[in-house]
Amino acid sequence: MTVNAEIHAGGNTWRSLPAAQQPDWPDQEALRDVIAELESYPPLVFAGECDQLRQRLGAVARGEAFLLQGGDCAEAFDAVGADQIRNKLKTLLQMGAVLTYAGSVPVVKVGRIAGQYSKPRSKPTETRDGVTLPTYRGDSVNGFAFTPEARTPDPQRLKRMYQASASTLNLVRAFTTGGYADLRQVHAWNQDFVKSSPSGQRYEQLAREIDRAMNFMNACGVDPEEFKTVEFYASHEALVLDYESALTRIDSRTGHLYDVSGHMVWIGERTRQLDGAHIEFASKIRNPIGVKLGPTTTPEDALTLIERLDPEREPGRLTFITRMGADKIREKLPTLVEKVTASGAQVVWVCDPMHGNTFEAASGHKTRRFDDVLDEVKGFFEVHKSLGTHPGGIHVELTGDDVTECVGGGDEIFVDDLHQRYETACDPRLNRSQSLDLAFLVAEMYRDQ
Ligand SMILES: O=C[C@H](O)[C@H](O)COP(=O)(O)O
Ligand SMILES: C=C(OP(=O)(O)O)C(=O)O
Ligand SMILES: [Mn+2]
Repeated sequence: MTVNAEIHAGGNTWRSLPAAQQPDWPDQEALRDVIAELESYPPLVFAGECDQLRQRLGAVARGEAFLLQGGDCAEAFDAVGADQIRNKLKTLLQMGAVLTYAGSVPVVKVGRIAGQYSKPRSKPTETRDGVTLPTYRGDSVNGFAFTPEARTPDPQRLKRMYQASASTLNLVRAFTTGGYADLRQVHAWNQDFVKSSPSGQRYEQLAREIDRAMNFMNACGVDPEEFKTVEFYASHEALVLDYESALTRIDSRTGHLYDVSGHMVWIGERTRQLDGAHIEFASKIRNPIGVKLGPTTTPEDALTLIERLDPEREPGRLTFITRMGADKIREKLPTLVEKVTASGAQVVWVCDPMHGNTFEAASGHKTRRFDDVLDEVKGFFEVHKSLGTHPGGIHVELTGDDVTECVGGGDEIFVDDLHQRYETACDPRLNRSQSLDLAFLVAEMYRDQ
């Protein structure tokens, strides 16, 4: 067996199992050519970086750090521009700074970025004015435009996904290591937000305290170089397995398989079948793995996932991202956390307050209420407080732009505003100001904890 064949044998065991939510590629030969080409491309991330993130998440699992994971529901090829990427990063870094101060623990920052191009959908087709076409499954698969040409899955898009991920990651690396993300700069942006946001006054005290802490560190002579760079990781849903396995490689240091398309990958609520291809694929790679858990998850499901994905019980290997809905979290989460904790596993518990709170407005826009998002996070903190476990982090869909996709927030967006700047290709994202609102409010919760 050639080295290459060996690599892909290990990362291909999922092929004999049912794989949910895979594109219906019309031309299998074209797909095979694309896979072969992707297999020859260089890695987007290094195995050592994935290990480092696993260690950082280990600290989260032990209660010594907090995870902030966020970004678009669906990245788009035509949004791979410097401004959009910078705004997203800026928002995440600002949120990270507020949470770091409030929690007095390191915040592990992970973007839904540089690879979040594939979407699972509730329905295989969409009908408009009597015309039925395949549903949009993310830019890696088909186009958003409602035409037969755009909606036909095209495997060439997988190569564009790789290129878009590479350009995004390149810019993210430049921003986070080149001085742009300097903590003093991030703090100045937060001061600006507090001054200019209608709800800013609420956060004045916290911002003042952070300012004093910054001055204190300065006065102590902390080396300003320490503030200049920031650790930032990339994650996405490992959905299209032909792409993920083509980017799976053996690490020359250890002989283990890594999916080098991103530092962390997660398996979605719709593809986490215990005997399915996605869990099999995830079980073979050494990256930190996330699994989304919706309200139908049983404690037995959670325990079997641990058995399959984290048999060594390694803190940081497995992150459970719960997405129950604000009305269900207080009822559903406690038993899961209790049973998992009793089993001795140390997983990271993260709250995705987005996916259980989506509804369709009368205008036809898919939206979410800021208050529901906040209430789910509140419920998440309450449950962990009552069980004495660690609320490990939040996972949010957001953008750094001033879009109008979710309703509510300090700078309130009303249902009637949704049409103004509704730009998402899939789910509604918190805009820049709603994201910062959320960070300040979660910071207060974390402090109370
Ligand atoms: O992002 C998550 C899912 O892809 C999305 O919520 C599915 O949306 P749909 O119900 O419109 O298909
Ligand atoms: C598809 C997603 O979520 P879930 O799998 O939780 O529905 C998502 O995170 O965009
Ligand atoms: Mn989504």
